[in-house]
Amino acid sequence: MQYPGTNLQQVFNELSITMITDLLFNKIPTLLAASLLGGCLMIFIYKLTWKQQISRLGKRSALIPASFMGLSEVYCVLKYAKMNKNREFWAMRFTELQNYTMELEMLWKRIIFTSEPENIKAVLATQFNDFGKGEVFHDSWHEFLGDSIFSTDGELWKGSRALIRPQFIKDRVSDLHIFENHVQHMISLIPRNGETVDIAELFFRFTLDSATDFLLGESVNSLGTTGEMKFVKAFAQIQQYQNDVTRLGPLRVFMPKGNFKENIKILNSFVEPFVKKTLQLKPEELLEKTETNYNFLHALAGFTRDPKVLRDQLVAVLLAGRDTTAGTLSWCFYELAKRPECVEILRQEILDTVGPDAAPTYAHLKGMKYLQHVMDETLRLYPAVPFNIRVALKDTVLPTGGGATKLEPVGVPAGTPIAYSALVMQRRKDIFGPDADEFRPERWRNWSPKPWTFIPFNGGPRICIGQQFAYAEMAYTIVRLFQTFDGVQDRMVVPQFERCETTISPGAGVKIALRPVKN
Ligand code: HEM
Repeated sequence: MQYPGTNLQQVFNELSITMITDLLFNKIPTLLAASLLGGCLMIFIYKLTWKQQISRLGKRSALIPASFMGLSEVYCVLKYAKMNKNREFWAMRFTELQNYTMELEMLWKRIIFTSEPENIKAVLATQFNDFGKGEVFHDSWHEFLGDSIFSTDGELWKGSRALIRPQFIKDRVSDLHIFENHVQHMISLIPRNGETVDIAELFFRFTLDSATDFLLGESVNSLGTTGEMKFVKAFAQIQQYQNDVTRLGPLRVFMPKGNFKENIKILNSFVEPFVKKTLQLKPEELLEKTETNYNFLHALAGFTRDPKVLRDQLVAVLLAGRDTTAGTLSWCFYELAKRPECVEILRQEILDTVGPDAAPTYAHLKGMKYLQHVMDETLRLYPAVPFNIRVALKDTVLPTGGGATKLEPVGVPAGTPIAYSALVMQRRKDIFGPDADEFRPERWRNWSPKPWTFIPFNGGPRICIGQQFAYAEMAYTIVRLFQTFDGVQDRMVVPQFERCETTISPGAGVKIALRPVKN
């Protein structure tokens, strides 16, 4: 006997099977094909529009040949980045195209790459108002950097710059005692018996300790801690994530967030208690503390009581000031270990100027020419921010690199990202000569680079605020180290490589042995 319900059930079953089959084999493919076609059509129309816009404004630069709507090139970028060969990749493309300005069409976007001094100067200085960090950068870095000096443009940026600038005036920068304790702590950890040490690891800890001391009035004392600190690990992972996001461009939406949110929580729970404690102080208490025992947070809180502003600026300056100096010091010792004759000249200058054990003054540091050449040569070969990006805020041009002559202005419609590389430019043989890849501090003796060919601190209105602070910190550290040690031995056993995140650091560490001075 058959129940009417069973029939109905069967009908339903068959119906849903028919529907699913229809959906799977007819509707979904049709829908997919339609959206793909629609997407391609939109990209085609979009491209046509901006191609017209470009030709109204100027010429095109060298086009990077790429298939699958530019995705083949994204694959190459990621492949070379994974092999830590970002510089080589850019240099290879510039050479292939015989133009230091080139462009890629990717999906509906056009991205320009340049290592041409004239164009970099336009982006950073002469056409400053035409370019900025842009909304995409601001939004994709917002959870990390908020509305800080690093991630904003226009009035917001101006406000941040005005707030932070006074903290880096000469009087403050020349106050070197903030480095002394941390340098001595680091020196005490260096073996005296010829054992190998990874000096890069020590430099990263040292700059973290002095940066947190300067910014918060309390050092995290990473030099006194064994193993990796939770906050340090989170900070590094956040930077890596943010960097990948920038590299992926419009494909960033597909990037998994991993433990990014968790890391942001760790970072905030490190910084926020300091902000809270500072805001509990009355304005007169703050003023007194700033005068007697300066720290950046107290000084800033004298201008704003907004906890979010304080948090954002602190994180930005920590990012700007820590890895940059640590990376530069690391590369400096990596190169010095291969040039004992440079160490000898440098040490002699230190002994002649400061003596064997006195603490160097600001005037001492400024007076040592060879020391300055060593730091500049390091920054030429390894500019701390190797790759950078700006976006056109309005329709504009780049002054050169376009058309058949490669000298005509390049049309740049609003919204076009411009990636530029100080690293690639500062290794150009046509600018720095056939020995451009070599570490030769002597080259600076009777020579100075042409304007806009040496820009480790950027240039124009957004030039690094911490430049003098960074030189003072690095010079102080180098002097103190060479008063204690008189020789550096290269102990690298694996090949070195350039790890390029936001900053450039020696990926294999810097394994050396330091020879203590005999008393
Ligand atoms: C070797 C050391 C350093 C190098 C090579 C360096 C380089 C740079 C570069 C290239 C920029 C421009 C980034 C951009 O606009 O996209 C920059 C910005 C900045 N740097 Fe440095 N930096 C160093 C150390 C420091 C230190 C020690 C501090 C502070 C303690 C600092 C604070 C800043 C700030 C606040 C900005 C943002 C400026 C703005 O956007 O107006 N930097 N730095």
